Amino acid sequence: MKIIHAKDYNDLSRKAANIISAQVILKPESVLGLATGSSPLGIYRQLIIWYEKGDLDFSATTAVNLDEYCNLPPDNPQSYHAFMRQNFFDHININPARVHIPNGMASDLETECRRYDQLIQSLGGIDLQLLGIGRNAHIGFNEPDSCFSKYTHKVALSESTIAANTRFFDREEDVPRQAISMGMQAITQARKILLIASGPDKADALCACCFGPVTPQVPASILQLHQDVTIIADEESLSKCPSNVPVSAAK
Ligand SMILES: N[C@@H]1[C@@H](O)[C@H](O)[C@@H](COP(=O)(O)O)O[C@@H]1O
Repeated sequence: MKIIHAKDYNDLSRKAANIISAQVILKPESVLGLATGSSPLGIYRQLIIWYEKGDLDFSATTAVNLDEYCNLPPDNPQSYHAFMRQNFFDHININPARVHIPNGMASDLETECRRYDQLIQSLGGIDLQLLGIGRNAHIGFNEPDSCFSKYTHKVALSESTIAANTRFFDREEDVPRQAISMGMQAITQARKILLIASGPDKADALCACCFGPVTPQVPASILQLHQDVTIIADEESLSKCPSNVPVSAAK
């Protein structure tokens, strides 16, 4: 794991957007694994600026998103479909046929999960996977559990995730209780992984992710086993990590 310290959220967003830009410039037909949440918003804003300047071209790029709530239609503003359109896809020249997000409205969610894994396989896997991290160290919606979930699956969201995501909804009872999430196989088979963390709320999760045991109780800890993980984190989210660990020296 390589840990890059960012001064603040803007610095984090620029550094992370730089890695995604390099990926798209070097390999325009990249398969990007994308994430929702507030953490990647600055990255998407920066990528849009560079796209508008003519420095980036997404016309050959494919996007596969990590997750989606169940039972929220794609036109519901709180759905991850709407989030991605509003914050990124509507502002760049990605081909809508190359945008993939799990269908949380599918009548048969098991079939939808199998379809999503097959789709990722058929694309040749993910070149660069962008990840945020939940306060309980979830990635995508892979919640703490007794075992890692290998495949795309239906998830019962944990109380802490529901509480954390309440800020995006009018009322707590409006937060969906279930979601579809990409599993650990597709995530960890990504050729490169970029995880971003910002703010004091993520400090415990980030420390456990990088320095604790690899355990499904800390889903992000599985990234310790991957050979090409870059973490870009601000000072607040790094505040619980051992202070004598130099940049790029996590185990
Ligand atoms: N499913 C998403 C995750 O992909 C995201 O990483 C997490 C953290 O979100 P935020 O960046 O808003 O803290 O929230 C949600 O649960």
